[in-house]
Amino acid sequence: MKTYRIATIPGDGIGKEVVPAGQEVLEALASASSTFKFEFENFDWGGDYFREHGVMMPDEGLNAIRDKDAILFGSAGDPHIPDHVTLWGLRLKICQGFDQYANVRPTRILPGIDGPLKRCGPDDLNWVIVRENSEGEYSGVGGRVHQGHPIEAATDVSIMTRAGVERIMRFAFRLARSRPRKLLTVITKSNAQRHAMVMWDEIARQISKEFPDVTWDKELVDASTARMINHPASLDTIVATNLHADILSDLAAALAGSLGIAPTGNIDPEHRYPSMFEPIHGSAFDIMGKGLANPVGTFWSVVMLLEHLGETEAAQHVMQAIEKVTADKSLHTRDLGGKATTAEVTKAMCSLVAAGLQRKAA
Ligand SMILES: NC(=O)c1ccc[n+]([C@@H]2O[C@H](COP(=O)([O-])OP(=O)(O)OC[C@H]3O[C@@H](n4cnc5c(N)ncnc54)[C@H](O)[C@@H]3O)[C@@H](O)[C@H]2O)c1
Ligand SMILES: O=C(O)C[C@@H](O)C(=O)O
Ligand SMILES: [K+]
Ligand SMILES: [Mn+2]
Repeated sequence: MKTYRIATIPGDGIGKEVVPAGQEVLEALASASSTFKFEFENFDWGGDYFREHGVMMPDEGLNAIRDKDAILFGSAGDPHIPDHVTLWGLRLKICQGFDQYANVRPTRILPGIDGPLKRCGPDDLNWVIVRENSEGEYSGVGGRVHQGHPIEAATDVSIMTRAGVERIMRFAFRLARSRPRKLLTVITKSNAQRHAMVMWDEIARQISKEFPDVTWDKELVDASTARMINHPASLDTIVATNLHADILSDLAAALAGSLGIAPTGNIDPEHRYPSMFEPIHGSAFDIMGKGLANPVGTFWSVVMLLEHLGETEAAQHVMQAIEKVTADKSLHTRDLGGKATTAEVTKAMCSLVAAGLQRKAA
Protein backbone atom coordinates (compact mmCIF):
# COMPACT_ATOMS: atom_id res chain seq x y z
CA MET A 1 0.00 0.00 0.00
CA LYS A 2 1.43 3.31 -1.08
CA THR A 3 1.24 6.32 1.26
CA TYR A 4 1.15 9.83 -0.17
CA ARG A 5 2.11 12.64 2.16
CA ILE A 6 -0.09 15.65 1.54
CA ALA A 7 0.24 19.11 3.09
CA THR A 8 -3.08 20.94 3.43
CA ILE A 9 -2.92 24.72 3.65
CA PRO A 10 -6.47 26.15 3.78
CA GLY A 11 -5.22 29.73 4.25
CA ASP A 12 -7.99 32.29 4.47
CA GLY A 13 -11.65 32.96 3.75
CA ILE A 14 -13.43 30.17 1.89
CA GLY A 15 -10.09 28.36 1.62
CA LYS A 16 -10.93 27.17 5.13
CA GLU A 17 -14.18 25.67 3.79
CA VAL A 18 -13.10 24.16 0.50
CA VAL A 19 -9.78 22.60 1.51
CA PRO A 20 -11.32 20.43 4.26
CA ALA A 21 -13.95 19.47 1.65
CA GLY A 22 -11.18 18.43 -0.75
CA GLN A 23 -9.47 16.47 2.00
CA GLU A 24 -12.76 14.65 2.75
CA VAL A 25 -12.96 13.58 -0.88
CA LEU A 26 -9.39 12.29 -0.82
CA GLU A 27 -10.17 10.40 2.39
CA ALA A 28 -13.30 8.86 0.83
CA LEU A 29 -11.18 7.84 -2.13
CA ALA A 30 -8.48 6.29 0.05
CA SER A 31 -10.98 4.39 2.21
CA ALA A 32 -12.18 2.65 -0.95
CA SER A 33 -8.71 2.00 -2.34
CA SER A 34 -6.54 -1.00 -1.64
CA THR A 35 -3.46 0.45 -3.31
CA PHE A 36 -2.90 3.87 -1.73
CA LYS A 37 -3.63 6.00 1.29
CA PHE A 38 -2.90 9.55 2.35
CA GLU A 39 -1.12 11.02 5.33
CA PHE A 40 -2.28 14.59 5.77
CA GLU A 41 -0.51 17.33 7.67
CA ASN A 42 -2.38 20.59 8.08
CA PHE A 43 -0.66 23.98 8.24
CA ASP A 44 -2.54 26.87 9.84
CA TRP A 45 -0.74 29.55 7.81
CA GLY A 46 -2.58 32.65 6.61
CA GLY A 47 -4.24 35.73 8.09
CA ASP A 48 -4.81 34.31 11.58
CA TYR A 49 -1.21 33.15 11.74
CA PHE A 50 -0.17 36.65 10.63
CA ARG A 51 -2.13 38.27 13.46
CA GLU A 52 -0.31 36.07 15.93
CA HIS A 53 3.20 35.92 14.44
CA GLY A 54 3.49 38.90 12.08
CA VAL A 55 4.11 36.65 9.05
CA MET A 56 1.76 34.60 6.86
CA MET A 57 3.92 31.50 7.24
CA PRO A 58 7.17 30.88 9.10
CA ASP A 59 10.40 31.90 7.34
CA GLU A 60 11.52 28.28 7.44
CA GLY A 61 8.04 27.06 6.46
CA LEU A 62 9.07 25.71 3.07
CA ASN A 63 11.28 23.17 4.85
CA ALA A 64 8.24 21.76 6.64
CA ILE A 65 6.52 20.93 3.35
CA ARG A 66 9.51 20.26 1.10
CA ASP A 67 9.22 16.48 1.45
CA LYS A 68 5.49 16.23 0.82
CA ASP A 69 4.22 14.50 -2.29
CA ALA A 70 1.81 17.37 -2.97
CA ILE A 71 0.18 20.42 -1.42
CA LEU A 72 -3.54 21.18 -1.37
CA PHE A 73 -4.01 24.92 -1.01
CA GLY A 74 -7.01 27.18 -0.40
CA SER A 75 -6.48 30.92 -0.64
CA ALA A 76 -4.33 33.74 0.68
CA GLY A 77 -6.35 36.88 1.35
CA ASP A 78 -7.77 38.41 4.51
CA PRO A 79 -10.15 41.37 4.68
CA HIS A 80 -8.02 43.04 7.39
CA ILE A 81 -4.55 42.60 5.87
CA PRO A 82 -3.34 44.26 2.63
CA ASP A 83 -3.71 41.89 -0.33
CA HIS A 84 -0.06 42.20 -1.37
CA VAL A 85 1.06 41.14 2.11
CA THR A 86 -1.14 38.04 2.13
CA LEU A 87 -0.39 37.00 -1.46
CA TRP A 88 3.37 37.49 -1.28
CA GLY A 89 3.57 36.06 2.22
CA LEU A 90 1.93 32.76 1.37
CA ARG A 91 0.93 31.75 -2.18
CA LEU A 92 3.82 33.43 -3.97
CA LYS A 93 6.29 32.43 -1.26
CA ILE A 94 5.43 28.79 -1.96
CA CYS A 95 5.04 28.99 -5.77
CA GLN A 96 8.26 30.93 -6.24
CA GLY A 97 10.13 29.20 -3.40
CA PHE A 98 9.46 25.82 -5.01
CA ASP A 99 9.91 27.16 -8.56
CA GLN A 100 6.47 25.86 -9.56
CA TYR A 101 6.86 27.64 -12.86
CA ALA A 102 3.99 26.08 -14.78
CA ASN A 103 0.52 27.03 -13.62
CA VAL A 104 -2.00 24.88 -15.45
CA ARG A 105 -5.62 26.03 -15.59
CA PRO A 106 -8.10 23.78 -17.43
CA THR A 107 -11.59 25.05 -18.15
CA ARG A 108 -14.55 23.39 -19.76
CA ILE A 109 -18.30 23.49 -19.39
CA LEU A 110 -19.18 20.63 -17.05
CA PRO A 111 -22.44 18.68 -17.47
CA GLY A 112 -25.50 20.45 -16.05
CA ILE A 113 -23.85 23.85 -15.97
CA ASP A 114 -25.43 26.70 -17.83
CA GLY A 115 -22.69 28.96 -19.17
CA PRO A 116 -23.40 32.60 -19.97
CA LEU A 117 -22.55 32.39 -23.71
CA LYS A 118 -25.70 31.72 -25.72
CA ARG A 119 -23.94 30.53 -28.89
CA CYS A 120 -21.42 28.31 -27.08
CA GLY A 121 -22.18 24.59 -26.85
CA PRO A 122 -20.52 22.48 -24.16
CA ASP A 123 -17.95 21.12 -26.61
CA ASP A 124 -17.00 24.57 -27.90
CA LEU A 125 -15.22 25.56 -24.71
CA ASN A 126 -12.47 23.17 -23.68
CA TRP A 127 -9.31 25.08 -22.87
CA VAL A 128 -6.17 24.75 -20.85
CA ILE A 129 -4.48 28.00 -19.96
CA VAL A 130 -0.78 27.71 -19.12
CA ARG A 131 0.29 30.57 -16.89
CA GLU A 132 3.95 31.46 -16.50
CA ASN A 133 4.17 31.26 -12.71
CA SER A 134 7.64 32.38 -11.70
CA GLU A 135 8.52 35.78 -13.14
CA GLY A 136 7.16 38.46 -15.49
CA GLU A 137 4.81 40.90 -13.82
CA TYR A 138 5.15 38.91 -10.58
CA SER A 139 8.92 39.31 -10.31
CA GLY A 140 8.46 41.57 -7.32
CA VAL A 141 11.12 43.96 -8.56
CA GLY A 142 10.46 47.61 -7.91
CA GLY A 143 9.99 50.09 -5.15
CA ARG A 144 8.65 53.41 -4.02
CA VAL A 145 10.46 56.66 -3.49
CA HIS A 146 9.42 59.98 -1.95
CA GLN A 147 6.58 58.26 -0.15
CA GLY A 148 3.86 60.64 0.93
CA HIS A 149 5.31 63.58 -1.02
CA PRO A 150 3.86 65.04 -4.21
CA ILE A 151 6.82 63.71 -6.19
CA GLU A 152 6.21 60.14 -5.03
CA ALA A 153 7.06 57.49 -7.62
CA ALA A 154 6.61 53.72 -7.72
CA THR A 155 7.65 50.92 -10.03
CA ASP A 156 6.72 47.28 -10.60
CA VAL A 157 9.23 45.97 -13.09
CA SER A 158 8.30 42.95 -15.16
CA ILE A 159 11.32 40.71 -15.65
CA MET A 160 11.37 38.02 -18.32
CA THR A 161 14.31 35.71 -18.68
CA ARG A 162 15.15 33.65 -21.76
CA ALA A 163 15.37 30.51 -19.61
CA GLY A 164 12.02 31.31 -17.98
CA VAL A 165 10.25 31.91 -21.28
CA GLU A 166 11.83 28.92 -23.01
CA ARG A 167 10.76 26.52 -20.26
CA ILE A 168 7.14 27.71 -20.15
CA MET A 169 6.88 27.66 -23.96
CA ARG A 170 8.29 24.15 -24.09
CA PHE A 171 5.84 23.08 -21.37
CA ALA A 172 2.90 24.64 -23.25
CA PHE A 173 3.85 23.12 -26.62
CA ARG A 174 4.26 19.73 -24.96
CA LEU A 175 0.85 20.04 -23.29
CA ALA A 176 -0.76 21.16 -26.55
CA ARG A 177 0.77 18.15 -28.29
CA SER A 178 -0.74 15.81 -25.68
CA ARG A 179 -4.27 17.08 -26.39
CA PRO A 180 -6.30 15.80 -29.36
CA ARG A 181 -6.38 19.08 -31.29
CA LYS A 182 -2.62 19.83 -30.92
CA LEU A 183 -3.41 23.53 -31.00
CA LEU A 184 -1.64 26.30 -29.10
CA THR A 185 -2.36 30.02 -28.92
CA VAL A 186 0.45 32.22 -27.63
CA ILE A 187 -0.93 35.34 -25.95
CA THR A 188 1.18 38.45 -26.27
CA LYS A 189 1.23 42.23 -26.06
CA SER A 190 4.28 42.84 -28.19
CA ASN A 191 2.73 45.80 -29.94
CA ALA A 192 2.93 47.92 -26.79
CA GLN A 193 5.52 46.12 -24.69
CA ARG A 194 8.38 46.31 -27.11
CA HIS A 195 11.18 44.51 -25.26
CA ALA A 196 10.23 41.53 -23.13
CA MET A 197 7.10 40.63 -25.09
CA VAL A 198 9.01 40.79 -28.36
CA MET A 199 11.49 38.32 -26.86
CA TRP A 200 8.50 36.23 -25.71
CA ASP A 201 7.22 36.06 -29.32
CA GLU A 202 10.69 35.25 -30.69
CA ILE A 203 11.11 32.41 -28.21
CA ALA A 204 7.64 31.05 -29.04
CA ARG A 205 8.66 30.86 -32.71
CA GLN A 206 11.99 29.24 -31.81
CA ILE A 207 10.40 26.58 -29.56
CA SER A 208 7.64 25.90 -32.11
CA LYS A 209 10.31 24.40 -34.39
CA GLU A 210 10.72 21.58 -31.84
CA PHE A 211 7.00 20.79 -32.21
CA PRO A 212 6.22 20.62 -35.93
CA ASP A 213 3.06 18.61 -35.16
CA VAL A 214 1.54 21.43 -33.09
CA THR A 215 -0.43 24.13 -34.88
CA TRP A 216 0.08 27.46 -33.20
CA ASP A 217 -0.89 31.08 -33.53
CA LYS A 218 -0.28 34.35 -31.77
CA GLU A 219 -2.97 36.66 -30.38
CA LEU A 220 -2.76 40.02 -28.64
CA VAL A 221 -4.18 39.74 -25.16
CA ASP A 222 -6.92 42.34 -25.66
CA ALA A 223 -8.17 40.65 -28.83
CA SER A 224 -8.01 37.28 -27.12
CA THR A 225 -10.76 38.30 -24.67
CA ALA A 226 -13.11 38.92 -27.60
CA ARG A 227 -12.04 35.67 -29.24
CA MET A 228 -12.79 33.73 -26.05
CA ILE A 229 -16.33 35.07 -26.17
CA ASN A 230 -17.05 35.10 -29.89
CA HIS A 231 -15.08 32.08 -31.13
CA PRO A 232 -14.40 29.87 -28.10
CA ALA A 233 -13.99 26.75 -30.26
CA SER A 234 -11.01 28.31 -32.04
CA LEU A 235 -8.96 27.95 -28.84
CA ASP A 236 -7.53 24.89 -27.12
CA THR A 237 -4.23 25.28 -25.25
CA ILE A 238 -3.27 28.85 -24.40
CA VAL A 239 0.02 30.14 -22.99
CA ALA A 240 0.35 33.58 -21.44
CA THR A 241 2.41 35.61 -19.02
CA ASN A 242 1.81 35.50 -15.29
CA LEU A 243 -0.57 38.47 -15.22
CA HIS A 244 -2.26 37.99 -18.59
CA ALA A 245 -3.06 34.37 -17.76
CA ASP A 246 -4.27 35.33 -14.29
CA ILE A 247 -6.85 37.63 -15.85
CA LEU A 248 -7.78 35.36 -18.77
CA SER A 249 -8.33 32.39 -16.47
CA ASP A 250 -10.94 34.19 -14.36
CA LEU A 251 -12.69 35.13 -17.61
CA ALA A 252 -12.45 31.52 -18.78
CA ALA A 253 -13.93 30.25 -15.53
CA ALA A 254 -16.81 32.71 -15.71
CA LEU A 255 -17.52 31.68 -19.31
CA ALA A 256 -17.64 28.06 -18.15
CA GLY A 257 -20.21 28.93 -15.50
CA SER A 258 -18.46 30.11 -12.33
CA LEU A 259 -15.21 31.09 -10.72
CA GLY A 260 -16.07 28.43 -8.15
CA ILE A 261 -15.47 25.46 -10.45
CA ALA A 262 -12.04 26.23 -11.91
CA PRO A 263 -8.96 24.33 -10.74
CA THR A 264 -5.25 24.82 -11.03
CA GLY A 265 -1.95 23.12 -10.46
CA ASN A 266 1.20 25.07 -9.62
CA ILE A 267 3.56 22.55 -11.14
CA ASP A 268 7.26 21.95 -10.88
CA PRO A 269 7.54 19.87 -14.07
CA GLU A 270 10.99 18.65 -13.00
CA HIS A 271 9.65 17.23 -9.70
CA ARG A 272 12.42 18.88 -7.67
CA TYR A 273 9.81 20.22 -5.25
CA PRO A 274 6.23 19.36 -4.34
CA SER A 275 3.60 20.85 -6.64
CA MET A 276 0.63 22.72 -5.25
CA PHE A 277 -3.03 22.38 -6.24
CA GLU A 278 -5.74 24.93 -5.53
CA PRO A 279 -8.97 26.33 -6.92
CA ILE A 280 -8.22 29.49 -8.97
CA HIS A 281 -10.57 31.61 -6.86
CA GLY A 282 -9.59 33.55 -3.77
CA SER A 283 -10.91 34.06 -0.25
CA ALA A 284 -14.34 35.32 -1.43
CA PHE A 285 -14.84 37.77 1.44
CA ASP A 286 -18.50 38.26 0.48
CA ILE A 287 -19.49 34.65 1.15
CA MET A 288 -16.91 33.33 3.60
CA GLY A 289 -18.14 31.47 6.67
CA LYS A 290 -21.63 31.00 5.21
CA GLY A 291 -21.39 27.52 3.73
CA LEU A 292 -22.00 28.94 0.25
CA ALA A 293 -18.62 28.23 -1.30
CA ASN A 294 -18.67 25.99 -4.33
CA PRO A 295 -16.14 23.23 -3.59
CA VAL A 296 -16.04 21.93 -7.19
CA GLY A 297 -12.93 23.96 -8.09
CA THR A 298 -11.14 22.27 -5.21
CA PHE A 299 -12.44 18.82 -6.19
CA TRP A 300 -11.15 19.36 -9.72
CA SER A 301 -7.82 20.49 -8.22
CA VAL A 302 -7.81 17.17 -6.35
CA VAL A 303 -8.13 15.46 -9.75
CA MET A 304 -5.06 17.36 -10.95
CA LEU A 305 -3.23 16.40 -7.75
CA LEU A 306 -4.01 12.72 -8.34
CA GLU A 307 -2.88 12.98 -11.96
CA HIS A 308 0.37 14.53 -10.78
CA LEU A 309 0.88 11.62 -8.36
CA GLY A 310 0.41 9.23 -11.28
CA GLU A 311 -2.92 7.92 -9.92
CA THR A 312 -4.60 8.26 -13.29
CA GLU A 313 -7.45 5.88 -12.65
CA ALA A 314 -8.32 7.45 -9.31
CA ALA A 315 -8.19 10.86 -10.98
CA GLN A 316 -10.69 9.68 -13.59
CA HIS A 317 -12.99 8.36 -10.85
CA VAL A 318 -13.01 11.68 -9.07
CA MET A 319 -13.60 13.56 -12.33
CA GLN A 320 -16.55 11.31 -13.15
CA ALA A 321 -17.98 11.95 -9.69
CA ILE A 322 -17.61 15.71 -10.23
CA GLU A 323 -19.51 15.43 -13.50
CA LYS A 324 -22.31 13.52 -11.77
CA VAL A 325 -22.47 16.18 -9.09
CA THR A 326 -22.64 19.08 -11.54
CA ALA A 327 -25.20 17.24 -13.69
CA ASP A 328 -27.54 17.22 -10.68
CA LYS A 329 -28.96 20.74 -10.36
CA SER A 330 -30.08 20.07 -6.78
CA LEU A 331 -26.36 19.99 -5.95
CA HIS A 332 -25.63 23.42 -7.44
CA THR A 333 -24.38 26.08 -5.04
CA ARG A 334 -25.60 29.67 -5.24
CA ASP A 335 -22.95 30.81 -7.75
CA LEU A 336 -24.48 28.30 -10.19
CA GLY A 337 -28.01 29.44 -9.43
CA GLY A 338 -28.73 26.67 -6.90
CA LYS A 339 -29.35 26.35 -3.19
CA ALA A 340 -26.95 23.57 -2.13
CA THR A 341 -24.40 24.17 0.60
CA THR A 342 -20.70 23.32 0.53
CA ALA A 343 -21.37 20.47 2.98
CA GLU A 344 -24.19 18.99 0.87
CA VAL A 345 -22.12 18.98 -2.30
CA THR A 346 -19.17 17.46 -0.43
CA LYS A 347 -21.30 14.71 1.08
CA ALA A 348 -22.74 13.76 -2.30
CA MET A 349 -19.29 13.86 -3.83
CA CYS A 350 -17.81 11.59 -1.13
CA SER A 351 -20.50 8.92 -1.55
CA LEU A 352 -20.04 8.95 -5.32
CA VAL A 353 -16.26 8.68 -5.00
CA ALA A 354 -16.40 5.79 -2.54
CA ALA A 355 -19.17 3.98 -4.46
CA GLY A 356 -17.41 4.38 -7.79
CA LEU A 357 -14.24 2.74 -6.55
CA GLN A 358 -16.06 -0.11 -4.79
CA ARG A 359 -17.96 -1.00 -7.96
CA LYS A 360 -14.65 -1.03 -9.79
CA ALA A 361 -13.02 -3.30 -7.21
CA ALA A 362 -15.95 -5.76 -7.20
N1 LIG B 1 -4.68 31.82 -5.07
C1 LIG B 1 -5.00 32.67 -4.14
O1 LIG B 1 -4.55 32.56 -3.02
C2 LIG B 1 -5.94 33.79 -4.47
C3 LIG B 1 -6.66 33.80 -5.67
C4 LIG B 1 -7.51 34.86 -5.95
C5 LIG B 1 -7.68 35.87 -5.02
N2 LIG B 1 -6.98 35.82 -3.85
C6 LIG B 1 -7.24 36.80 -2.78
O2 LIG B 1 -8.58 36.62 -2.31
C7 LIG B 1 -9.11 37.88 -1.90
C8 LIG B 1 -10.44 38.14 -2.60
O3 LIG B 1 -10.18 38.30 -3.98
P1 LIG B 1 -11.29 38.57 -5.10
O4 LIG B 1 -12.55 39.04 -4.43
O5 LIG B 1 -10.70 39.37 -6.15
O6 LIG B 1 -11.56 37.13 -5.78
P2 LIG B 1 -12.38 35.87 -5.25
O7 LIG B 1 -12.07 34.75 -6.18
O8 LIG B 1 -12.10 35.62 -3.83
O9 LIG B 1 -13.93 36.26 -5.39
C9 LIG B 1 -14.48 36.84 -6.57
C10 LIG B 1 -16.00 36.56 -6.62
O10 LIG B 1 -16.22 35.18 -6.94
C11 LIG B 1 -16.99 34.53 -5.95
N3 LIG B 1 -16.43 33.20 -5.71
C12 LIG B 1 -15.10 32.87 -5.72
N4 LIG B 1 -14.94 31.57 -5.42
C13 LIG B 1 -16.16 31.06 -5.22
C14 LIG B 1 -16.65 29.77 -4.87
N5 LIG B 1 -15.83 28.72 -4.67
N6 LIG B 1 -17.98 29.59 -4.73
C15 LIG B 1 -18.84 30.61 -4.94
N7 LIG B 1 -18.44 31.85 -5.27
C16 LIG B 1 -17.12 32.08 -5.40
C17 LIG B 1 -16.83 35.39 -4.71
O11 LIG B 1 -17.92 35.22 -3.83
C18 LIG B 1 -16.72 36.79 -5.29
O12 LIG B 1 -17.99 37.34 -5.52
C19 LIG B 1 -8.02 38.90 -2.16
O13 LIG B 1 -7.27 39.04 -0.97
C20 LIG B 1 -7.15 38.24 -3.22
O14 LIG B 1 -5.81 38.71 -3.21
C21 LIG B 1 -6.13 34.81 -3.56
O1 LIG C 1 -2.45 36.21 -9.02
C1 LIG C 1 -2.33 35.57 -8.00
O2 LIG C 1 -1.27 35.05 -7.69
C2 LIG C 1 -3.48 35.41 -7.06
C3 LIG C 1 -4.71 34.89 -7.68
O3 LIG C 1 -5.40 35.84 -8.41
C4 LIG C 1 -4.54 33.61 -8.41
O4 LIG C 1 -5.12 33.47 -9.49
O5 LIG C 1 -3.86 32.70 -7.91
K1 LIG D 1 -6.82 29.76 -4.61
MN1 LIG E 1 -6.34 35.02 -10.15
